Amino acid sequence: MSKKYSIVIVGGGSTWTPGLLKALCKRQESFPLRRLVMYDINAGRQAVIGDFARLLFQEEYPELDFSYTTDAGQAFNDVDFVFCQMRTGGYEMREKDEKIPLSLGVIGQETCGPGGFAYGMRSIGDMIELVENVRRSSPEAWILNYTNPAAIVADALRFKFPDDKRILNICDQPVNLLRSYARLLNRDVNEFEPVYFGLNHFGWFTHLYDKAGVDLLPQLKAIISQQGFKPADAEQRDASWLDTYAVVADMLRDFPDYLPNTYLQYYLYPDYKLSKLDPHFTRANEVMAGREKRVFETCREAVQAGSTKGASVVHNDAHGDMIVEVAESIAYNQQRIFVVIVENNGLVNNLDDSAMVEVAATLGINGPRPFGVGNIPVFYKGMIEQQFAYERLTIEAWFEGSYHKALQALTLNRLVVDAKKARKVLDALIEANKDYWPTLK
Ligand SMILES: NC(=O)c1ccc[n+]([C@@H]2O[C@H](COP(=O)([O-])OP(=O)(O)OC[C@H]3O[C@@H](n4cnc5c(N)ncnc54)[C@H](O)[C@@H]3O)[C@@H](O)[C@H]2O)c1
Ligand SMILES: O=P(O)(O)OC[C@H]1O[C@H](O[C@H]2[C@H](O)[C@@H](O)[C@@H](O)O[C@@H]2CO)[C@H](O)[C@@H](O)[C@@H]1O
Ligand SMILES: [Mn+2]
Repeated sequence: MSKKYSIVIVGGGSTWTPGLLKALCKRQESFPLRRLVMYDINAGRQAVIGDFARLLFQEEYPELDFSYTTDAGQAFNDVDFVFCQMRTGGYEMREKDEKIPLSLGVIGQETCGPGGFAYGMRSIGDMIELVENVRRSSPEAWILNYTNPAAIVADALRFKFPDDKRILNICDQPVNLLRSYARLLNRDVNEFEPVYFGLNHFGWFTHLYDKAGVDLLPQLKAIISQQGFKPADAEQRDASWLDTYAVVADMLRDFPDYLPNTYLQYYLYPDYKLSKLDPHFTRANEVMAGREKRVFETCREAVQAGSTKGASVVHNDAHGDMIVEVAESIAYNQQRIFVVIVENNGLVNNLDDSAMVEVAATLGINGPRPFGVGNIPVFYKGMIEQQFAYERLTIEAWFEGSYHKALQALTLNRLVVDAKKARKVLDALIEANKDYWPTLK
């Protein structure tokens, strides 16, 4: 009988947790669990999802030892995998990350803009504490981290835990793009062997091989140029995400070499994106009124009704599926290909060795074996180096408590650029984040 695994979901009260729970139920044959613990610092929020989980497992996974807790000491004993998706400061702070810069004429953007800077400065401390808590009781556990801004979190964890080879940072956007390509090409996503390089939310697909070794990228670029681009799950997306995907066709027209990550739209067309944003109703408001409300209402209703049957909590399960597939590939040494965030060390030959780059890798029991891409052309190198410098200065600002480095970081962010604007944005963000950030001197 094959081994059964023990996992902890950190951020048990996350809007993404029900989709992940469903993915775990769906894959109980291929990735059997003996124990699942949900851990969160917000008891009330987690209880809603936790009670839903209890009912779901009674119905679909009766032998599973399930519990939820706010006690870190209890959560991390005897764990094989930690799935981590926390949001320090919650949506209340995401709203500020987006609105404060916008009130000063700058796009906030919760991961790659100055909003991501603010969010990163909040996430680093909690993520370090989490790793220390896990390592105290489960030194061998795999920590699979999705917490954003993943680029900044990954760099901070590399710096703090240089010898810990069982922390893996990963984003679901590449797999969402691959699923969307599969739909356009009428292929199965599992047929693809992608080549990708960049930083998190800042990268490009350079090739998309099928199992016969044929590169499908030229055909895909032609289709997108002619027909435009939609996410695989377009029917479930908010209008802002549809617009985001549509901009891929513009990026392809201007920069036809490779297929870009959707997040590059913010860096390449900031004027256009700014014109589409409402300073009084940002993505945080859209999510609070949409996904968050829907997920929590559905969980409460299911518990009241005494059954989860028919509770379509999340429509898109790409995120949950990916998390479980990653764990499975590690657990069973499957060596499947995923796009992951790893230390460069020559993978992108003409970039800093210590940068946390995003590339394709096979994943097995000893972790990722990434594929190098050689030298990248000047345009992409220039874009990446500026973003890398911004991200590196952000973590240095956090570890050193340095206002000077924080100002340098924001000045280098392509959404800010002007140093006087950077200072205004920084000062306003410091004020809003005084309960979360280290003091910057
Ligand atoms: N990497 C990716 O591609 C990807 C994709 C989707 C979501 N995410 C990330 O997943 C996280 C969750 O997103 P969400 O929109 O569901 O947010 P959410 O606010 O709904 O959920 C986050 C949960 O984390 C909890 N939390 C906060 N600080 C914590 C801590 N120190 N320890 C334990 N729990 C803590 C909160 O109480 C909350 O219940 C975010 O960081 C988001 O950016 C990443
Ligand atoms: O604005 P949000 O909270 O809806 O999304 C922010 C996240 O966006 C990306 O995730 C996509 C994900 O790729 C897709 O599977 C689907 O589930 O939608 C998500 C967005 O709704 C991004 O990769 C994440 O890092 C962001 O957290
Ligand atoms: Mn992501």
